[in-house]
Amino acid sequence: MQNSHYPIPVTVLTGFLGAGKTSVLNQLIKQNRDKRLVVLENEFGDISIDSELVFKGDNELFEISSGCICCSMNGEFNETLAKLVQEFPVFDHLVVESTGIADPSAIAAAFVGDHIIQAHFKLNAVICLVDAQNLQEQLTEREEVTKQIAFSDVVVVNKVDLVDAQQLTLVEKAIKNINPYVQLITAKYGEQNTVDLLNLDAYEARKVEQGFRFLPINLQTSHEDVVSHAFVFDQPLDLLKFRHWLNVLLVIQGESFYRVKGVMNFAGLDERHIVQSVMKNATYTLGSDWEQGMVRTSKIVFIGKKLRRDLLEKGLKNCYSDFSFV
Ligand SMILES: Nc1nc2c(ncn2[C@@H]2O[C@H](COP(=O)(O)OP(=O)(O)OP(=O)(O)O)[C@@H](O)[C@H]2O)c(=O)[nH]1
Repeated sequence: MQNSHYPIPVTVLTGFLGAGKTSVLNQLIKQNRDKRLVVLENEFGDISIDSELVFKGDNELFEISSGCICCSMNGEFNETLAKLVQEFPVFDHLVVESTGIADPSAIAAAFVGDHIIQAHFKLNAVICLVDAQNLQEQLTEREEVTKQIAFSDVVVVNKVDLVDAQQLTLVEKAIKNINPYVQLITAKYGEQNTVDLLNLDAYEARKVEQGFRFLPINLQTSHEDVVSHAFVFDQPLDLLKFRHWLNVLLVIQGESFYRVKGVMNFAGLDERHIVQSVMKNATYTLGSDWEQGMVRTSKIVFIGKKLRRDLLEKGLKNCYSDFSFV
């Protein structure tokens, strides 16, 4: 491969139909003219599953269309990515704009589950666009909107020109009830100057650690059936027991778990371990070292449908280590 920049960072843009994904994308292109961006767009309703590469020559933007990504996850999306690195080996960032009804975790899973893809691409963040005016209604009618919010790292509340301050507060509250750990920003026609959306590094251990620093102890939230449960505890966990427990949980009940994220203290290990789930896979990365003499605290959050706190708590307690290391 000619590109020395591998793995290429990937940003997934999700959000319900008409929320403003294209508007944000246009802003991203404008703000990043110095970068060679590849945009993979997938539109619901395309008949062709065969991906098609379209070169838009003006600002080194490539556009690819394929069928609905989450409807065609069985190989076609991976083939599109393979074709992409073959035909355009040198570029800086991949943006995947998913159809409004796609499940973003299915897209993210392609980047964390496949070793060949991981050698070329690295998930940077999942960004969800919401329509400030219509969110409340969509939340009651469309389960995928809740899932998109639950899975995202950043939610951009778009169309703020169409709501007043009181409505905006309600929208923000509804989002936080689904995903209390998500970063919220507001935008008009996809325009915002709060964060650099292509450099969120949401899957980096450092960023997860930062985000968890102020995690409220034993927080629970709920929105209809979707709940989040946070646990904070000092007892060290046994790495093998925990991996086994979480794997079984995700394999058996993967559909109910929208997101798991934790900064963990495993017995006998000097580093924090970051655990994240994407669909049925759990990934583990090394975080920073525990500071000498400081209490080592694990923090973990589960977001999903009808998750029972008592069972999660019991499962975690069963993973406590039998040994104490000094
Ligand atoms: N009033 C207002 N209209 C907006 C704003 N952002 C986008 N729109 C309009 O909303 C419509 C949908 O915006 P898009 O950016 O195309 O949304 P999308 O999520 O890409 O839509 P799909 O591709 O259909 O899923 C367009 O007509 C936009 O002009 C906004 O902040 N305020």
